[in-house]
Amino acid sequence: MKVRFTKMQGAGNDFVVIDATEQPLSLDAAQLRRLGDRRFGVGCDQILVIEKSATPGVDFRYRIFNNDGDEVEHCGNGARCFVRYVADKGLSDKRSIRVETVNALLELRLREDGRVTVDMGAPVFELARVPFEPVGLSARREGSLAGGFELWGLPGLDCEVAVLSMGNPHAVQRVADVDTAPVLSLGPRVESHAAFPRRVNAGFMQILDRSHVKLRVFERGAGETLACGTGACAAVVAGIRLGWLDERVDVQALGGLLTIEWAGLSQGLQAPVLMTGPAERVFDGEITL
Ligand SMILES: N[C@H](CCC[C@H](N)C(=O)O)C(=O)O
Repeated sequence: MKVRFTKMQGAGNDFVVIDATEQPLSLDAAQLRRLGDRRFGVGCDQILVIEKSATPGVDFRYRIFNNDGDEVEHCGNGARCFVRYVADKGLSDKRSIRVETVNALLELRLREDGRVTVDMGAPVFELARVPFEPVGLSARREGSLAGGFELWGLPGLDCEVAVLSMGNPHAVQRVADVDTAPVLSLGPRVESHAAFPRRVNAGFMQILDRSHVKLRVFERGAGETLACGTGACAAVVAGIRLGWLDERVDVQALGGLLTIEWAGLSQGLQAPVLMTGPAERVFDGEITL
């Protein structure tokens, strides 16, 4: 099967984008892993498949697959690249696009300066919806917003994590220096910890001041990436709830800068998270799967 694709990246988090709006496409896990393979395939962190939406008032549906072949709920950098793709390919002339994923409805807006702002929806703190099963785990609360936020000790791992969902699961820990943080050794152990029945994205955040952080993320199903959009959202929301950050934060990832805004302090926990950042096309290609 010949598959045409566009390679894209957002702050170094890279994607194979496939337009399935004209003809449905079904890829099995082996084909998805081949697309993601940096030696035997194209190479990417995630594969994005764009489909027409059957829902009235919704422009598109887009499906997200980690390069291990698993389908996931949300991808922040991918959402920005999706908007850029739709605009560049002329799939829509709207400046604001409504798109549904497997479990969310997003409003995506293309800015004049070429960066893309995505309304990522409200964070989810209910542990069962992350999902997170803290059986036998202990927590301590920090911060004042809505009574503070739990930091959970993970037995066997020398870390305390803030747990929340941006549609996909995140465990964020504060570190003194991201450059020396044990991302590659501790990250996979957090990712597959038994308390996370669907695994988890493991974030490592260094706080520079109340509006600037550095972040590395060991992503569920993809390993460490150069940037993680939902991870940046989760880290900033956790930092605000824990009293460490203000409502607008620049997040320096290995691959670029993301700006995250969350009015949780002034508008309450249901405020949506806004993420702004780059989204660029790298090349078009075709592969036989
Ligand atoms: N690895 C993530 C999906 C991609 C998220 C990331 N690339 C982003 O930009 O949000 C997960 O399994 O939930």
